[in-house]
Parts: sequence; structure tokens; C-alpha cells
Amino acid sequence: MTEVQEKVSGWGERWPAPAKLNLMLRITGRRSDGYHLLQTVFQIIDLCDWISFYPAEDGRVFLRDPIPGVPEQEDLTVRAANLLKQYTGCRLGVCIDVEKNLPMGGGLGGGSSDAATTLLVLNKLWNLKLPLDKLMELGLRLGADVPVFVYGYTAWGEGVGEELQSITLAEQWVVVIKPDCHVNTRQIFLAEELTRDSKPITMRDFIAGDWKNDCLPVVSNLYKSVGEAVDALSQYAEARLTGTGACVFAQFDSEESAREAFSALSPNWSVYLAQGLNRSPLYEKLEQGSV
Ligand SMILES: C[C@](O)(CO)[C@H](O)COP(=O)(O)OP(=O)(O)OC[C@H]1O[C@@H](n2ccc(N)nc2=O)[C@H](O)[C@@H]1O
Ligand SMILES: Nc1ncnc2c1ncn2[C@@H]1O[C@H](COP(=O)(O)OP(=O)(O)OP(=O)(O)O)[C@@H](O)[C@H]1O
Repeated sequence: MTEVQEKVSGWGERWPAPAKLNLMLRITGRRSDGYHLLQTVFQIIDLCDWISFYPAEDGRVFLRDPIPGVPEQEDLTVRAANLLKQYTGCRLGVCIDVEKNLPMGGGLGGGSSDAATTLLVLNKLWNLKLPLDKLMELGLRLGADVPVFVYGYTAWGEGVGEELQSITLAEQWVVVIKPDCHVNTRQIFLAEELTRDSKPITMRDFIAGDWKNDCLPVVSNLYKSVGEAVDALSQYAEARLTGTGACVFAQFDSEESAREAFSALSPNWSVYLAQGLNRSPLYEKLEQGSV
């Protein structure tokens, strides 16, 4: 494929896979299969992994550089591409190049977002024409956080996170601390002391400031550095846990106040400065129509 063809068709381009924050997370019950029923607000933010796709002639799906510690066949991008092939019978191949910026096991949903970007972009590049609801359904098979990234809007989520309704929020600045630990999502959901009977709330309650994350007590008990990060960030604004952690974040009304907290925390913590978005940057690129 020539350089010109790659540019026109979307092959070889860098596609964003943005992170999310769970602005609140209530566990309202448990399904018979053990999965937990949630109420959450997923806010997309502008921190991204970047993924490029290159045609592979022999029908093989492979990574240019596997992520250290993640076996290639378990990488969520490879699983997403293989799932598309299996579901559609498509015989094409792809080489996937993931530029990994988002921390793993941080509750920012990086692996899930990588999977969603792979589903959406390969649906175009392989000309599969699967509708959005089918891509969301396939995404759910890969993880509970994949559907919201396929959906592409900041959203209110229920069920296990697959019943989504877009909501428009202020695109506030956020400071995110990544404590020096990997939280195992499964371990948190298995914890006996986890609150599983929170009363469902309304969007209005959330807007009025009902922001609790039911996982925080369990996570900060098991991972001391999460509690320490909450204390450090609380000096500047109300600190919250995203998902099952480990990342802790706070929102700011101005870039200036966010930068101030970011600079003060940077010497001691791994910190990110970001902005909330109502629409995924992936869709902005998809809608530019280059593919
Ligand atoms: C905590 C959140 O990040 C909130 O956005 C998600 O609910 C977790 O989504 P995820 O990382 O994509 O998680 P998955 O890979 O689907 O699940 C990991 C494990 O967590 C447990 N799990 C996950 C989601 C859920 N609603 N209930 C669960 O009990 C299950 O044991 C599952 O085996
Ligand atoms: N492309 C990928 N990027 C990151 N992790 C991947 C990827 N493929 C597979 N994984 C596996 O998924 C695990 C969870 O990664 P992820 O970055 O999604 O964590 P997370 O931010 O805690 O997710 P969530 O908020 O959805 O719980 C990793 O520890 C890794 O073993």
C-alpha cells in the first residue's frame, strides 16, 4: 500500500482511545452470574492511547509491539479484532500498533478503550458495516467498560455499565493521581465488605453532588497508597476514586487552579492533567470522513 493510499483510507493513521473517569459509582445489586449492577457516570477525558492499524496480507491479527506483561492473544485490541473476524467471517488481517499512555489497572479504562477503538475503526477499515448496537454488544463480551467507549458520549450508565444514556456535563479540568499500585477489579468486586445495596439515585441527585464511589472504602483499605493519594489531592479539591481505582481525581473550574494543583503534586506523585469531554475524540476523527 502506498503512502497516499494509507492516508486516504485511514490505514496507518493514529486513532485515539480516550480514558474515562467514573464520576460516581454505586453498586445497587448483583446478578445471578456474580456481576454487579451499577449506577455510574462515565466521563470521557482527553488523555488517550493512540492506535494505528496496518493491513496484513495473510489474515493474521498481531501486534507491532506487545505490551510488556500482557500476552499478545490476551491483549484487548487483538481480542477485539479476532471477535470481529469470528462474528463476521471476515478473512482480512491487521497489524496493530498501540501507543500506550494510559496506566493499566488504574480505573481509567485504557484497555477497554483500546478495544472499542479497534472495533470501531476496523469496522470501517474492513468495511464490515456493523451497526453501533452490534459493536456495543460485541464490546460487552470483552469487558463491562467497552460499550461506553463504543457509544462515544459521556454517559449515565446502569446495568453492568451497558445501559447508557448520554448526559452533557461541564467539561471541567481534572487532576488525576495514579498511585503506585495496580488494583485488580475482580478482587474488589469479590470483597465481602463491599457495599452492594446502595439505593439507586436520580441524575438530579448526582448533579446536586451525590458522588460516592462504593468501592473506595474497600480499595483504600487494601491499597494504602490510594488513601494517601486521596489525602494529597483533597488539599486542593474533593478527591474521588475512578472505577475500582487505583486512580484518584478531582475536578477544577479553571485550567489555572488545576495547573496549580498539578504542579504542587507532581514532585511526589505520578499526576495527569486532563479535561472532561462530552464526546469522544475518536468520533471527531471518524466523522471527519477520512474512512
Ligand atoms: C468498575 C468499572 O471500571 C466501572 O466503570 C467497571 O465496572 C469494570 O469494568 P471492566 O474493567 O471492563 O471489568 P471486566 O473486565 O468486565 O470485569 C472484571 C471482573 O470484575 C468483576 N465485575 C466487573 C464489572 C461488574 N459490573 N461486576 C463485576 O463483578 C467480575 O468479576 C469480572 O470478572
Ligand atoms: N491493550 C490493553 N491495554 C491495557 N490493558 C490491557 C490491554 N489488553 C489487555 N489488558 C489487560 O487488562 C487489564 C486492565 O487494563 P485497563 O487499562 O483497562 O485497566 P483499568 O483502567 O483498571 O480498567 P477499568 O477501569 O476498565 O477497570 C490490564 O492489567 C491488562 O492485563
